[in-house]
Amino acid sequence: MILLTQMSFAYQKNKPLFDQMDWQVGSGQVIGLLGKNGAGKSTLLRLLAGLLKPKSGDISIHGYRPFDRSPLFLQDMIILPEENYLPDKSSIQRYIKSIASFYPEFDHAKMVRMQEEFDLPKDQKLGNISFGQRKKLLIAIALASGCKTLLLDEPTNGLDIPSKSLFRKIVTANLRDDQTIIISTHQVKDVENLIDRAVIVNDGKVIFDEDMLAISDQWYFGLSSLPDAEAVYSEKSMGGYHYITALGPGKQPSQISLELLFNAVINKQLHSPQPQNA
Ligand SMILES: Nc1ncnc2c1ncn2[C@@H]1O[C@H](COP(=O)(O)OP(=O)(O)OP(=O)(O)O)[C@@H](O)[C@H]1O
Repeated sequence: MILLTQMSFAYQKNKPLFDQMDWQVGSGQVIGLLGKNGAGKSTLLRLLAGLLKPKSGDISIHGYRPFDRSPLFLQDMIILPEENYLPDKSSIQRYIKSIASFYPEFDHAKMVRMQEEFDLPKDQKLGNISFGQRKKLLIAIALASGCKTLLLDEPTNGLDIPSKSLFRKIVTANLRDDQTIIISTHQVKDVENLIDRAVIVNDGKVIFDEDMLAISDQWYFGLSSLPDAEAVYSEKSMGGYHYITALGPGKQPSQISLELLFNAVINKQLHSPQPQNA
């Protein structure tokens, strides 16, 4: 369980980035953390990892305060930062071995399997593999770590198209029920069919937090040639009008468009938890 209680954080005095934020995440969920540039997604992941300290309020992860950096907490949490600096001279295998030594539940067999699935070289120096290959290596390490809390910052940035769909498959296949993944991303299409819950942060608060199942039970995402009078939100595009309406009785749920949902929430046309026009 991840619990934020009245958590505030600021890089600069009198300019709070998070202001008395309350938020709760149960075990076994894949969370998509969305927000505009500068909304604070990476900062939130760093706070959860204990790399930054809240100015006030509290963060608790499975009973630990991240910033206390207790060894028992650290061996059960892994963060994949957006920018990663790896030791260029180390070989892939040596790097895996050194990281694995921090994580008692590291699953070496799973790691080998994922290296194969991601088509990663086995014996190269880290300095000789591409940005995307490094990213895949780190994703595989995170999934093999056995940690209960996985914090992934823009994991699909730099992945080619086949690797993005592999990412979704590999995460789904390798996640245990007691693990929680928080994925911060702008690449909403990459996580649309992966996440259980969509969370949007803006202006220092969680402004939307909803299970994907609840979203598809409440809202219909459609495309029409003319504006839909019932739409709570619509956007004109090349193909017509992409819109969101309340899912009326007898209507089949649709595929969620996270991008449309995000724009609707940011434009204050759609709220959590209850639809405004239901
Ligand atoms: N080390 C720092 N010192 C001061 N300000 C910072 C620092 N790191 C981030 N910020 C500021 O905090 C705000 C949130 O940054 P953060 O990187 O957490 O946002 P983000 O949502 O991850 O953005 P993006 O989507 O662009 O990656 C931004 O205004 C940023 O300029």
